[in-house]
Amino acid sequence: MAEAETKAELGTVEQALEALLTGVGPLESETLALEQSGGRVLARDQIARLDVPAFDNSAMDGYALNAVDAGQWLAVSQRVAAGRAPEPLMPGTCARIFTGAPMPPGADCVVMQERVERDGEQALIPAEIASGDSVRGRGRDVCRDAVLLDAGTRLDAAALGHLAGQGVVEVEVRRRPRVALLSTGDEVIDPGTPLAAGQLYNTNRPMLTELLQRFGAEVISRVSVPDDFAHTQAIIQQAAEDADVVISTGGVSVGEEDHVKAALETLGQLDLWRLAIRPGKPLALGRLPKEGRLPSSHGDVRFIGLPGNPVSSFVGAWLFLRPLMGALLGCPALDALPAITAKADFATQTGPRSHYMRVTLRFTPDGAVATAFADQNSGVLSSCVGADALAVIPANTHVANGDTITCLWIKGS
Ligand SMILES: Nc1nc2c(c(=O)[nH]1)N[C@H]1C(S)=C(S)[C@@H](COP(=O)(O)OP(=O)(O)OC[C@H]3O[C@@H](n4cnc5c(N)ncnc54)[C@H](O)[C@@H]3O)O[C@H]1N2
Ligand code: MOO
Repeated sequence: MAEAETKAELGTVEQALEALLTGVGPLESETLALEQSGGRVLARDQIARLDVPAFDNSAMDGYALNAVDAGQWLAVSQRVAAGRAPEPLMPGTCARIFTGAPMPPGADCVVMQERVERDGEQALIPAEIASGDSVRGRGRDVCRDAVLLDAGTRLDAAALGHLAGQGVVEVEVRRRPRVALLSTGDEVIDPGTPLAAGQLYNTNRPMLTELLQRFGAEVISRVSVPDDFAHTQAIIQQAAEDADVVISTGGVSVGEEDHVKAALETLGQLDLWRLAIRPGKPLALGRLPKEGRLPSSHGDVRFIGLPGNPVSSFVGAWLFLRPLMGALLGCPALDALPAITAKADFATQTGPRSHYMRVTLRFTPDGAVATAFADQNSGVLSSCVGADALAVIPANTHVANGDTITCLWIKGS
């Protein structure tokens, strides 16, 4: 065991990302109705075709006038409601106006009604008002022909609203990466059946399905794989036919029941196996040909064998599945997790592998403080529930209470 733990023979996260992402580019695009495109990634720059607002309009319920006429009683010469076209303003008068209504030509400011004294058809306008006050100018938010949203933007609520503001009804987005999710292990069964001796429920499957969807993927198949070589090989081969990415959990270590790596080597190629990280050491990366395609050609199916321990799968998903989906979606925001500097309120000592510790973060006036879950074993999934971040402790490092550490933010990522 000791020799297997030496850093020299284990890959780094950087090497793994390079092996995983080299040659991976964005998938094709598809056109979707705006209502269906939440969470999807824009395939091309979206150019504004309208100024927003499209016309100068009032920011207040009140009176529109020309600022040179402020500080006196003015006749109220017209009434402009939102959605109506105004008349040009008669010189030396003001217009009753409401929020969002177009400014009458000739008026250049609005005074809110609380500051105005009204007497019949006359209004006393205060002197302290300047040109432009309470007017939302045409194109203040968006100028026509400008880039409204960049290609690669993930469509969140505000982006959808921004597109709707342009009258957009359909958008061109990246097709979602199709993922086949395989669960190895004879001992792993689905919830719904009572547990027999030695069995446990499949926790990785729903956890990874949720994470993959969050990373923009579509999980197209979820298959349980018995612990024998022939089944493992056949199921991986079948999965590769319909998927862009095949992900397995378990069966990648050195045990006699661990068949994933050997099956991958016969079907395609193994690019990298075993990383100097904790948890997640026996991670396997490779690629599989689709029928009629060579493994090295563009478009081969990526394979990620995550270790079976639930925490290893969880951490591996954040470190590798997320950027892979980002590359397939052409979405830079999914590339690297946001890094936050925090003070550790724990002490630890790492061995030859860098440790991705699950922590919660508290934000204080003096900066962020990271608290580690007490049991960091890779089988203890409660250490991931409610985790805000993964604290990255480099190999062979002592961290004392109060030391500054780097944490990768996962909560909202
Ligand atoms: N002799 C050695 N043994 C192990 C080594 C090693 O270097 N030498 N590495 C250990 C490390 S580190 C890890 S991580 C695990 C990973 O092994 P596998 O990927 O082969 O995973 P399994 O053995 O199939 O399962 C490990 C563990 O996780 C449970 N499991 C599996 N799938 C699921 C699932 N879908 N839901 C919930 N739990 C699951 C499984 O029952 C095992 O308890 O290997 C170490 N061993
Ligand atoms: O590399 Mo393993 O995931 O520590 O138990």
